[in-house]
Formats: sequence, structure tokens, C-alpha cells
Amino acid sequence: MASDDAWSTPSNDALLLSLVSPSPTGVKTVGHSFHPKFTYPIFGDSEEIFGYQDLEINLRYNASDMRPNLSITYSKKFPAVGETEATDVDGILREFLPDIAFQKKKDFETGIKSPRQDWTPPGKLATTFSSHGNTFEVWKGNLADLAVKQVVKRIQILVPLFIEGGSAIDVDDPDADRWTVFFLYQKKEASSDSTSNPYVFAGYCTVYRFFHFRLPTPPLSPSESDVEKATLAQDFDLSELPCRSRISQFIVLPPFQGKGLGSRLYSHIFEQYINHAPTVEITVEDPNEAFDDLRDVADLHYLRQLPEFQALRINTAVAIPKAGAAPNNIVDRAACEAVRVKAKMAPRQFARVLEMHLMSTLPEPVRPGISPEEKAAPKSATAEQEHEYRLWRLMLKKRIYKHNKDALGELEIPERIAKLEETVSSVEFDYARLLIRAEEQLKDRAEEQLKNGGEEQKKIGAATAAANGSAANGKRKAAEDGDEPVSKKARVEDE
Ligand SMILES: CC(=O)SCCNC(=O)CCNC(=O)[C@H](O)C(C)(C)COP(=O)(O)OP(=O)(O)OC[C@H]1O[C@@H](n2cnc3c(N)ncnc32)[C@H](O)[C@@H]1OP(=O)(O)O
Repeated sequence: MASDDAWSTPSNDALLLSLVSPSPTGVKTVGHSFHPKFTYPIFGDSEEIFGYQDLEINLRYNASDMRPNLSITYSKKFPAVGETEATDVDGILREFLPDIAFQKKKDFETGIKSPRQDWTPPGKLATTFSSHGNTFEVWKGNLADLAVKQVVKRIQILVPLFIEGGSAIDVDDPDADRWTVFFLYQKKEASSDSTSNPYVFAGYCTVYRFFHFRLPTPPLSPSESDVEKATLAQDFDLSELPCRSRISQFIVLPPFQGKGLGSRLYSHIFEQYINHAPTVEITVEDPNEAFDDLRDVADLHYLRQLPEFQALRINTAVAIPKAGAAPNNIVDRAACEAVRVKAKMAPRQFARVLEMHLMSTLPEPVRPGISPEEKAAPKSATAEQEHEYRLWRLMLKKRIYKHNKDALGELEIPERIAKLEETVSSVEFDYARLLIRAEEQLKDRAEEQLKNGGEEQKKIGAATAAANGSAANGKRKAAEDGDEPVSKKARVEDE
């Protein structure tokens, strides 16, 4: 009998996903097939499937309505010996896929040929944009809509497969209407053959609406209290109440990744909630590093278009005390808060993007960059420039200290100071990296716009102007405190 190894297959390799569409001769794959990033939520921590040789698990999706079809093939199956038997792949996947996925291959292929050619994604068309010569559409719908629910049920397996720690949402929740779903589709030119639909699924995002509880500022005056009671006594639409809109699951399928589509989808969703009056804050559930990057850059572009954000400056008249608490007025706090509320950003996210932007406005000789050469040969800066940089760094240090007060408090003072300095330098590096990305993204988009022409040019122009002469120089400033270049790990302060 062959060893256990011979009967074991890494589940990430065995599972292959593809988008397909009907063709005159049968079914064709759209783009390239792809493997999942994670399978441990499905097949266990070891991500191994026992009991097969040459195991292939093909999960094919009809590219438009995402009707799934599962086929499992292998050359040999381990004959059960006592309690040791081959993993029940079909049985395990039934917990993650709707029944329709288990149809016979032939029925699936016949089935996807029959849908109407005028099929459109569920919900309503929210926006159209072009990217690298292709047309994309975002469709927006509510999970209470059966057509939206059907597609979500079909694609939910993508969450454990691509988002670490992600879990599917309960589509049968009586509060399903609190979920809004944004579908990203590529729209191909209508083909000469009448068999395939022009829509190809590229990704999706779910957004949950939380009620935004605001504690009344005590004491409520009798008149305010009466008004509140009267309001609550009436019939009112729950969807009109102030809410916090939280981006929960965000996926761009691998064949569409790294092309700027995630950023476009995020920016569109952000804009939707900026214009959605009941939303007071737009938040993100457990973002990972890739999503954080995408969001930081997109939020920076958005804020730089607001004149009141551009007007925020480091107040260089502020003196730095030799000892005691760091000053509170390095940037006008009331003005910051007004922009934050307008931009509906959570305080920490807003603070980060503001710090990043202000770093980009520092005079060139003191502006942190990412290149070690600059560290070896620092440019000479004037005393005023050094002062401005120290103020900026103090502001950053203060926020990071507050954010990590408990963890830092456990360290001895010299260690605490060293840890804080290290974290601040790491964040500086990260901001410099993101500012370069932001600049590159603007350039790419401007080129794209030049090719296509169009309205968006104006927005890009405004953001470019705000960034002009102030962007990161791609070099790392010599650290005053002699820090070594830190790792690229971004969120030290989040630990
Ligand atoms: C709330 C949440 O759901 S968090 C989980 C997010 N989802 C996932 O991780 C699922 C798998 N991954 C994906 O779906 C996609 O790769 C996404 C959503 C993370 C990014 O979408 P994409 O369309 O690939 O991003 P896009 O091409 O717009 O890139 C924008 C920026 O995101 C950042 N980014 C994208 N992918 C990565 C990555 N793998 N690692 C680090 N940064 C990344 C970069 O800053 C990039 O800018 P650049 O290409 O100019 O340097």
C-alpha cells in the first residue's frame, strides 16, 4: 500500500476555480483559471485532502450569473480501512455551495446555454468606467432582493477561499436588508455568436448598515426630549436613521487583480456613502494589509480634492516644550474635525491620511522617503525646516502613543522610548511608500484618461495639483534618532 503522502493532496492545489461561458462548441474558460489562497476553513488547518491520487476539484462558474458547478476527479481512491477513509470532498463542499453546484456537468453546460441573452447583473446599474481599454460596471443591490441573494449564495465560498478569517454572511437573516451588495462586472462587446452574455463577474463587496447610536448630550432639554419621544412614537423608516456603513467583504477575483479595479470599486462605494445622507461614518471590517493600502491611497486622493483639507497645515509657530505633554495645536483641531466629519471617516483613518498628506508637504530636505541612499547622505536642512519636521513627528508620535498606551506602559521607560521611535520610523517609511503609490496611481489614471478623455480628468487634475511639489521624494530622510531602516510591515501601531 502506498504511503500516506501518496494519498494526500494540498487542498489549495487541488481546487481550481474558473469562469466559463457557453460557446457554439460547448463551454469555454474566460481568462485564466485560478487557485484559492486559503482552504483551511474548508479542509482543515493542514490544508491537505487525504485519500486520493491525482485529485482535481474543479469549481466552474458561469461568468455572468455565477451559477456554480463542481466536478471532482481522481485516478485512485483510498479503500477505507477501519475508520481511516478518504475525505468526503463532496460532502464537505455541500456546506459551502448551494445545491445547484452539484448538478451533473452536462446539465450545467446545457443550463448555462439557456439563460436570456439580455440578462443583467442583479440590482441597479450604479456606475460604468473603463480600465485598460475594457468596460466595467458596478451594480448595486440589497440582499433582501432575491436575485441579489441568489448570486451571493453562489459566490459566498469565495470569502473563506480569499479572505483570511473571512466568514460567509447569513443570507437568510431577517435583517438581510441591512446588507448592500456591490457587484463588479466586466462588460464585453456583444459577441457575434448569440450564445454568451456580455457580463463577466470580476468581484464584489458587501456593506452592512449599523444603527449609529448617539448618546444624548445630558441633560436633554425638555423640548428636545419631547421632540425625540414624538419622533419615536411615529412610524418612521429605519433606513432613514443615522447609520454607520461598514465595508465587510471585498473581493476582486485573481484574473482581475492588480489592475486598479479594487481601487476603483472602493472609491465608487466610498462616494456612494458620502452621498448617502443617513451614513455618518464609513468603516471597514478587519481590513488586511492589501486592503489597507488600497484604502489609504484612495482616501488620500479623495481628501486632497477638498479645499478645506488642503488648507490644513502644520502650525510652525508652535514651540516644542523641553519636557511635559506634547502640544495639542500642531494642526487646527477644530478644522480637522470638521473635515473628518464631512469625509465620514473614522478618527484613526482620518488621522493617518492627514499625517501622510502633511508629511508630503514637508520641505524636501526633511521629508522622509524610502531610499537608504538619502539616509547615507542627508541633505542639509534649515533650523525652520527641522522644526517643522519635528512638529510633524511629534504629532504622529503622540497619536501612536495614545493608541498603544497600554502596551507601551508595560515597558521600562528607555525601552518604551525606543519602541515608540521605532514605530514612528516604521510608519514614516510606510507613508512614504504609500505616497509614491498614490503618485503613480494618479499618473496611470491620467494616462488612461488621456486615452479616453472624459469628466474624470477634472478630478485627477485637482488631486494632482494638491500633490504637486509636495509628494514624497522616494528617499528616506536620515533619522535624527539614528534609527535603522525599518521593515515594510505597515501597521506596527495596530498591534
Ligand atoms: C474588508 C476586507 O474584505 S479585507 C480583504 C480584502 N480582500 C482580499 O484580500 C481578497 C483577495 N484580494 C483581492 O480581492 C484584491 O487583491 C484586493 C481587493 C485586495 C485588491 O484589489 P486589486 O484590484 O488587486 O487592487 P488594485 O489593483 O486596485 O490595487 C490597488 C492598490 O492596492 C494595494 N494592493 C493590491 N494588492 C495588494 C497586495 N496583494 N499586497 C499589498 N498591496 C496590494 C496596492 O497599494 C495597490 O496599488 P498599486 O498597484 O498602485 O501599487
